[in-house]
Amino acid sequence: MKQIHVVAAIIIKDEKIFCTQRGTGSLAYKWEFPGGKIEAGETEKEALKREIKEELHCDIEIGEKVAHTIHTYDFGTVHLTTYYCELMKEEPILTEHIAMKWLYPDDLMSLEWAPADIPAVERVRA
Ligand SMILES: Nc1nc2c([nH]c(=O)n2[C@H]2C[C@H](O)[C@@H](COP(=O)(O)OP(=O)(O)OP(=O)(O)O)O2)c(=O)[nH]1
Repeated sequence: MKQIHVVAAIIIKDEKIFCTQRGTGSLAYKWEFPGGKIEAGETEKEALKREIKEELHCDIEIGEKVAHTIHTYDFGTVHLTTYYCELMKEEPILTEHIAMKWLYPDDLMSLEWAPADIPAVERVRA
């Protein structure tokens, strides 16, 4: 199985969580936390800042780690690490996702999440 190392941001503002929806392709239309694959030579945090800048055109401050999960899909095994983050100043602009929502933790399960994200979502709700 292909091993895919991914880092994603659980961005909090005014007690709400930023959620993004994937478009077509793998895990089509599932909701996820924005982020992406860690490149060779990058730390998790470097990768996360780069991905958020690329995908959402904003800078983040990275806080505590939320969860680390390993989930096997038909296309590979995803090792997903999530961190709590805050926006530095700009509001996120969608460039790759097809939708976004700011939800209170109690409402997160109303979305259809990428399966690898469920442990992180449960952690945030707890
Ligand atoms: N960014 C992100 N990816 C996630 C999450 N949960 C989850 O299973 N994934 C998977 C989807 C992708 O297979 C991989 C992240 O790669 P990516 O963000 O570069 O996604 P991508 O669409 O460019 O990758 P690909 O499917 O085109 O290869 O991890 C999540 O919360 N955030």
